[in-house]
Amino acid sequence: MTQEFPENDAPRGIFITFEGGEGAGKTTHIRFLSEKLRERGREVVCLREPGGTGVGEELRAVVLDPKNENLADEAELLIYEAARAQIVAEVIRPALDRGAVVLCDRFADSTVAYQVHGRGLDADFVERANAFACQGTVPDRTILMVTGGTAKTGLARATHRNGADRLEMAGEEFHTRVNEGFLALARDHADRVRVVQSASKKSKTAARVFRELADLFPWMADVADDPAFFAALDVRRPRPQGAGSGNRAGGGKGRSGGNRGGQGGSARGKGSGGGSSHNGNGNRGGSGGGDDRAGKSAGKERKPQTNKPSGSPGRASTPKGASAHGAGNLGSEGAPDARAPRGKGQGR
Ligand SMILES: Nc1ncnc2c1ncn2[C@@H]1O[C@H](COP(=O)(O)OP(=O)(O)OP(=O)(O)O)[C@@H](O)[C@H]1O
Ligand SMILES: Cc1cn([C@H]2C[C@H](O)[C@@H](COP(=O)(O)O)O2)c(=O)[nH]c1=O
Repeated sequence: MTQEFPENDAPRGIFITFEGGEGAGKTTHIRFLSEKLRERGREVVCLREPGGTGVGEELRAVVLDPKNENLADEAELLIYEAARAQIVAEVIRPALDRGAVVLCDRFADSTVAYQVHGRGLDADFVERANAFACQGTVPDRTILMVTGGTAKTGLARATHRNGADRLEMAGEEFHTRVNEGFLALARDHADRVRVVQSASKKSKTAARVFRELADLFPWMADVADDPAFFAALDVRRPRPQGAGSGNRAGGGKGRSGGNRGGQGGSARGKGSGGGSSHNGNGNRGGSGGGDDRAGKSAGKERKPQTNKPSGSPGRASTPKGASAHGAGNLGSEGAPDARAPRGKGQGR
């Protein structure tokens, strides 16, 4: 006999993942979405994968570091799965249990696209490994961002500021297979995975994202047709002086960790390095902060750090490896990097 619960009896979080090839626009739109959800009172946890926990950010630094060019494909897979098992147990499930919206920059679909379609690993084995790491945690919705051009388009977007990490250096053919793998996933899981073009203005892309989430958050249907709601996304922010590109030497996208929660974290860079504000677990809670470019990898400095739990998916601000603990969550309110918490709100 099935036990029934009154509708509002148990907290019910919402788990949304953003997927796509390099430079597809995931971080940008996680940040914006997290800000708008927080403005409506939701707890938002922004995370990135690999990362989002202290262990995960350290693993990120290893797997993205161009120095580890001899890493076996099998070892690469297990690193991603280890980071995933940790973030699911340490951050995602607890956040969903308390009713938060969890926005994660990449999740298990990336492993299918990169390690199965890109590297050629066995699809059934990867599926089982994903299931083991996720322990039944499946996204309610996945936004697959696509640039529409060749793989070069996204790679250029992803690397023009901070150079390339180990995965970005894998070659155009590899990334073409990855992009095709994502599209195959969208065809196979059409209910969950929604394709959003990110080739045009960010404001238009964001409106498309909101439309694809409107069944989960009914208020988004109302704002999706209002260009003014998204206009801030098209305002160019000046680049900080001295920002340049370069190879990510020590590790690329990944360093840091921590959840980017909180307001304001700045992190940048995909790399390691811990981000700025960490919540206890490394989540960056808080609102606001962070720009989206924290470095992704060690070396690279870019995206705001995030533990990717709060506002934006996080790339920690800390340098890739460094993170203090846990980071990886892109904070909570506001900041792109941190993805953080949110509370209750309308709609879900
Ligand atoms: N419509 C768009 N939506 C999002 N980003 C865009 C768009 N058009 C151009 N961009 C630019 O693309 C670049 C990559 O965006 P972003 O860092 O959000 O992508 P990403 O998918 O998180 O990248 P990565 O694979 O490196 O994590 C940024 O410089 C962003 O300003
Ligand atoms: C989760 C996951 C990620 N990857 C790759 C995809 C990217 O090249 C990097 C992550 O860095 P980004 O800042 O999100 O671009 O790792 C992968 O190959 N497999 C995975 O499971």
